[in-house]
Amino acid sequence: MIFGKHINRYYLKNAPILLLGLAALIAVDYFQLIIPELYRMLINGINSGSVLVSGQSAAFTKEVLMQNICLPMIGIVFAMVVGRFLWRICFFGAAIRVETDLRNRMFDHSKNLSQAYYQVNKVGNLMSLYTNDLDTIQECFGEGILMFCDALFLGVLAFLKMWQMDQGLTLLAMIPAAIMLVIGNIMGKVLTRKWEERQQAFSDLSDFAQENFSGIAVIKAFVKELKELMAFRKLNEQNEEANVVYTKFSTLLNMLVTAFVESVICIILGYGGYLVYQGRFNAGQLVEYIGYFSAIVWPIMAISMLIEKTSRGKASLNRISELLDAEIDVADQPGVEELRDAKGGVEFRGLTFRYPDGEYDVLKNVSFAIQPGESVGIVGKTGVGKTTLVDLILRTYNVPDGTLFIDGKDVNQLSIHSVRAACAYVPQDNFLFSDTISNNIAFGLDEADQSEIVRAATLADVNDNIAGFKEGYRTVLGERGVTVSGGQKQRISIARALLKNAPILILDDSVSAVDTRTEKVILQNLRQSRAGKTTILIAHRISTVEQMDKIVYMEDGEVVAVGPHDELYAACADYRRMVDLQRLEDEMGGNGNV
Ligand SMILES: Nc1ncnc2c1ncn2[C@@H]1O[C@H](COP(=O)(O)OP(=O)(O)OP(=O)(O)O)[C@@H](O)[C@H]1O
Repeated sequence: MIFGKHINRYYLKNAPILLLGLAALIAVDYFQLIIPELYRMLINGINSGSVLVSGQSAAFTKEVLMQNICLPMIGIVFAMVVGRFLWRICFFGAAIRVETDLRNRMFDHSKNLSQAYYQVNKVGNLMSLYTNDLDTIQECFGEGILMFCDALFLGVLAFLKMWQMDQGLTLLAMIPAAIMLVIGNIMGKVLTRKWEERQQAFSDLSDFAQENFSGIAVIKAFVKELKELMAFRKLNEQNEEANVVYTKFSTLLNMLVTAFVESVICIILGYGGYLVYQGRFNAGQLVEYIGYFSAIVWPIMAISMLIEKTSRGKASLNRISELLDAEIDVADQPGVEELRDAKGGVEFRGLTFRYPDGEYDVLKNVSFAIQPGESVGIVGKTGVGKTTLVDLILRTYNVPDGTLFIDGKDVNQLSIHSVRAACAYVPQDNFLFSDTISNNIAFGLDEADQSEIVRAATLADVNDNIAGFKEGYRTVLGERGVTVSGGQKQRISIARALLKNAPILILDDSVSAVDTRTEKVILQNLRQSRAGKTTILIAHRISTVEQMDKIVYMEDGEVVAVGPHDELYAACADYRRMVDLQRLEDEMGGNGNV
């Protein structure tokens, strides 16, 4: 049985069904302990020819055998079958519901966590929480309740029966149990640690496998299959080692329990036989006593299994709690208002930004404004902070108060949801879902007409490509959209953002994978379809953005100059140098990327 902040509520929530299961379990335990009495009656009846029926001595006849032993036995067996079925349904059914609910809570929390969390916690590790660790919790919840309650009721009832029959023999038999409990407690702690190590080893293995499958193209291109295989084997061996160590400890615990059971049997046979020899017990009573002890064996085993399961459950719950307790660091401040009817104005006022785990300021004292409806290009060398700048508009990270304004309102005073809803985004890493092209394009809307989807695809100049696919817009893309080319992927992502038709459109290096003609078509379509709406386009090539209303030129985290292309070319020497360099490279046939 496991307890903890994130699991306690389920005991209360499932209380009625758990209580029903508990009643069935107690009934089964009660019936089970009648069986040794029937053994006694049978043996004593055979030995002496008479039996005690309701406290009265009676001759051991066929009728007595049938009515007082066989029929009750059939009734007991039937009641036990029904009872066992009932408690299984109740306990294990509740455990499955706990697992489902916990999984929902985990997913709900996961999607609210910031990107910073996902940079530290890898996908493989997270997936093992959703599979291995949740399985363990489910097992520990259902079987844990069963083992705990069964050990308690059957153990206590059987112990009382044994105690009533002979206190000396029972005390003697219970000495190994006391030793066992102490050892079990110590081993439980060791097992928790070993299970944590085992789960971590499995997570590392999952991480590695997941990353390898995602990066299979790079591995093959660099002919690194063997190196990766060796690294995988090493992790697999570490996983095996952690499993073996855990199994050794859990086997040791089982062996100790078995040793205890065997030693008690020796005591009962030895001392019980001596009692029969002395005439304090008859043969039937000794068999009855052994019957009670047989009944107590399972609770004793259950205690050892409970220790093991609880140890595993605790370790898995610790790992899951780390996820559920992870702070949602990018969250609405109290009393934020909704951004309604966004116009698309964006203003940075002296914004300095450093990543949560960063060691230096990525953006330094950035100040400039984008008027509603303006088209703005952001250019600068690689790594100067262009993506960071647009990520902040989307509130991917927290910004200091009074440094970023949308439609004149401090972004920290607006709900994150409403700010993001006012933006459409084409990220540098064009992620597509394993779904149809139609659904990928329509992702940003709850409902979209096929004609709107086709229009967005046409504006992104990808309609002809899609029409060329056998299944057209119903073509299902593979994981991460691998069945389409890089340029097609980029344009499907642009179509997805265009269909949203948001007041602010952000494109991060989104036409880098298309040829010059396609780039021109897309930019022309953007100008027409986005007229009157704010569009921010990050680019490496000046030719991509030179037609825009305004260009923001960045260097080393700072905004060096802002203005239309001609103005910047005339006024900013660094910008002019960059433009001239790109033109020269174009003339010489280079790609001109800075
Ligand atoms: N999550 C992060 N944590 C810490 N540092 C980061 C993070 N993301 C980016 N950086 C750093 O911030 C700086 C700016 O990165 P950014 O991606 O904004 O540059 P960029 O101008 O968009 O580059 P590119 O043109 O190559 O896309 C880089 O030095 C980068 O290493």
